[in-house]
Amino acid sequence: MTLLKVENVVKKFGGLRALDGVSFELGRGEFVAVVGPNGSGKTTLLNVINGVYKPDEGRVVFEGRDVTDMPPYKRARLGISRAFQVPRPFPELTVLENVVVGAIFNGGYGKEEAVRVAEEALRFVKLYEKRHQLAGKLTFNELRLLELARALAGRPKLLLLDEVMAGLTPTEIDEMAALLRRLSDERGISAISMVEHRMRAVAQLADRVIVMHQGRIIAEGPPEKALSDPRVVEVYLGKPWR
Ligand SMILES: Nc1ncnc2c1ncn2[C@@H]1O[C@H](COP(=O)(O)OP(=O)(O)OP(=O)(O)O)[C@@H](O)[C@H]1O
Repeated sequence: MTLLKVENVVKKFGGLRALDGVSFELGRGEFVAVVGPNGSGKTTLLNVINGVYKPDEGRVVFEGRDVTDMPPYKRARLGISRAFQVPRPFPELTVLENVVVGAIFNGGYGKEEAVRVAEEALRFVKLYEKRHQLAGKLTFNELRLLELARALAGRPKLLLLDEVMAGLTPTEIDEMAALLRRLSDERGISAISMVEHRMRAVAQLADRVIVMHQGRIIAEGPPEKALSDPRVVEVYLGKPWR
């Protein structure tokens, strides 16, 4: 069943068409990786989906409802959630308290329920043992996991993930990729993730890969098929695919 429809979206910055007629659909529980060279429009696409940018043309439809003119906080209430590349926790609060805040403000839970949901989210990302530590004391990788747990506690139906792999070690990247896979397999949450680091290895875990170039989708499909498309090979030619 379709969760999200992006229809013919154009987003211009001055004379530049950062998105130049982008259309795709996302099913419930589907995990899509968006790849493409720097400046191809990946971040702009996520910003149009969560409402940071209003497109100049085209529509964004979520669960059959046109959300093109809806601001980000209202889209968050409908279940469109964003986890950022650079996590911004409250360093003076504990790990658990940080996630509880997410559950109360984005998930709309009461306090007791929020604690239960937050603990469950922390178990899911394997940060439960550190729940009483101050967030300011976490490592970079743990902060990423905390950011994910915060997003999860907001009851998302669709998670938009900026480059969550940047700055992680290869082992941490593999663990994060496996975690994203579990989001859809175990939670039925759809995810759209930008992937740049270890692109091939990570994109292969996705249900579908969307390849962007100069504001357009140049290939789309199962990972192996999309990544071996001749246009994609050309775009990435001369670059190491890892
Ligand atoms: N706020 C803005 N104002 C002007 N130009 C912008 C703005 N945001 C993005 N752009 C331009 O739009 C194009 C697409 O940028 P975008 O950030 O979406 O690409 P990207 O694929 O996410 O690349 P990167 O991985 O480098 O962030 C680029 O040419 C970029 O310079």
